[in-house]
Amino acid sequence: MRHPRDFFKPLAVGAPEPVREIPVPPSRMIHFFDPSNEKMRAKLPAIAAKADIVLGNLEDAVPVDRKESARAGLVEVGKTADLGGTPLWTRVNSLESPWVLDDITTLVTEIGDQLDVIMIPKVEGAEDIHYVDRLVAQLEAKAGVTRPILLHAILETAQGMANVEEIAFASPRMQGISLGPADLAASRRMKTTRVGGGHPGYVSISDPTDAEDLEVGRVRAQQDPWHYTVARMVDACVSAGILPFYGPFGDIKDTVACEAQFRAAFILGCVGTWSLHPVQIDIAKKVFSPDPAEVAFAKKIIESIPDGKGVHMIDGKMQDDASWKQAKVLVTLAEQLAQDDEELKAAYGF
Ligand SMILES: CC(=O)SCCNC(=O)CCNC(=O)[C@H](O)C(C)(C)COP(=O)(O)OP(=O)(O)OC[C@H]1O[C@@H](n2cnc3c(N)ncnc32)[C@H](O)[C@@H]1OP(=O)(O)O
Ligand SMILES: CC(=O)C(=O)O
Ligand SMILES: [Mg+2]
Repeated sequence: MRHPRDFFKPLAVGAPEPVREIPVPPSRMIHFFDPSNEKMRAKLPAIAAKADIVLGNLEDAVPVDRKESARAGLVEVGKTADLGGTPLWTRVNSLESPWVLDDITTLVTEIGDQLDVIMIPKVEGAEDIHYVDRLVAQLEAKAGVTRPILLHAILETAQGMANVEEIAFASPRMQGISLGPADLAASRRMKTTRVGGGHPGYVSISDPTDAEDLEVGRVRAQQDPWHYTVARMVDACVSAGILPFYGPFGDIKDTVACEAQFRAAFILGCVGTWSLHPVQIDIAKKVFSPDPAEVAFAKKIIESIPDGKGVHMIDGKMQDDASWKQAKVLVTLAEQLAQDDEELKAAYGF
């Protein structure tokens, strides 16, 4: 483990100083695109105008025979596309793959100043982050990159899950962690073919209303199989001062279930999610921007308790120092999002 006094020292001579605070711009969705797809590249400026973050994906979902053209396509995006200030991220291939060394080397040296975050798939422990941390520092120094590129881990193996806290704390470059429900399900031997979301078999059941007939009057309710994972990931991230994200929702047509899964993650503390298709950008924007009615009540709490102390009754509900802090979380997020969004500003009454 690095000495606390050395934690913020660059890992290579000439590399930029690590950041002390993780920046928190609007991060409601990380929009995935395939940089080997010319049509998607052409549409990217229009997508970037709607999305909080755009990410050129080089890993799973990009066929093996297009790995190199995806990498080249992302370099072209970094050099030429006008993204209007929307952060550009990438997901590189996994650390054991034959492509990742060229992914990181090419991207940092060719478009290092345009790239905000590198997402690392299948991270299993702090050692994976340490490897990328040093490599990126060496490449930043070589290329003269002026601000440090941050790292984001995907939590998608049982081993990674067991080590989530040490991953979150592994480096000052760590920006956040996303849930990877597809690979994680496979790694855990969960019995589902879905990419994120619930499963009709994962239910809880009410008691029977007739002792003789066990079928009578029983209500089944689907549970969220990601609850434990997301909650633990949120705690690991918040304790390390980094940002937790839900991940993909693969049933693109089921916009209703997508919204429900995103909302569960938002309520548990995630700052954002992934969008795999343009339709999911709007869902994420709606879900990860707090509800105006809740913001109005939170504002009422803050206005009614200027010093944030003591016990108060507001609209029949007890409020105290702790619930004042809850209100502050919602109002601070609403204020931040309203800064660049006139519609939200009006909805929140700022
Ligand atoms: C488990 C994981 O690792 S998840 C992360 C990896 N997966 C991904 O990154 C998938 C990204 N998404 C995609 O590849 C696509 O959205 C798919 C394959 C899921 C669906 O694609 P399609 O069947 O073409 O969707 P659809 O027909 O609705 O597309 C409508 C339009 O939106 C475009 N579009 C679809 N997805 C995207 C996207 N992610 N970004 C930008 N444009 C997109 C299509 O090119 C199409 O454009 P057109 O009207 O000009 O022809
Ligand atoms: C997100 C991802 O890579 C997965 O679910 O496997
Ligand atoms: Mg995966």
